[in-house]
Amino acid sequence: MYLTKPTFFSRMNSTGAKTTHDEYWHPHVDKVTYGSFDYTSLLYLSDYSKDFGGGRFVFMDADSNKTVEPRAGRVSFFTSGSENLHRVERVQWGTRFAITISFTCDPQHGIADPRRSWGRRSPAGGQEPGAKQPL
Ligand SMILES: O=C(O)CCC(=O)C(=O)O
Ligand SMILES: [Fe+2]
Repeated sequence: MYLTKPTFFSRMNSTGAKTTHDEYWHPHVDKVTYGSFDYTSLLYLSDYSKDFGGGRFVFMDADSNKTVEPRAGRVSFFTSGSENLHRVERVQWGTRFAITISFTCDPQHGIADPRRSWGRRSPAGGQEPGAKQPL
């Protein structure tokens, strides 16, 4: 498995979206939206009902929805295909922060492993900085 892009930081509040890309509340499948995703992980950085209202993550299932309440430090990890259609409720008040980190099984979509490119000198004979490494 490889890291892929985009990895991004999101800040959501109740003000209107500037572009359709900002409209996080639409139901979607990450593999369709982002192309390279096979697994999506979300790290939440603020708390539902304390830092913001609305903004819960909703898995949309035919029989019943399942809802994740963001909480600082909570991680959600799921496969990015049509089995995990989802949306985010519109934020009613406050600000919601999260980081999305995504993974692919396709080496062609992999990005450089950050462990090997963040200013560390590689030892003599070591791996090239930025070389792709399977996790
Ligand atoms: O922030 C979240 O809880 C999910 C956002 C999302 O679904 C996405 O960016 O694809
Ligand atoms: Fe998504």
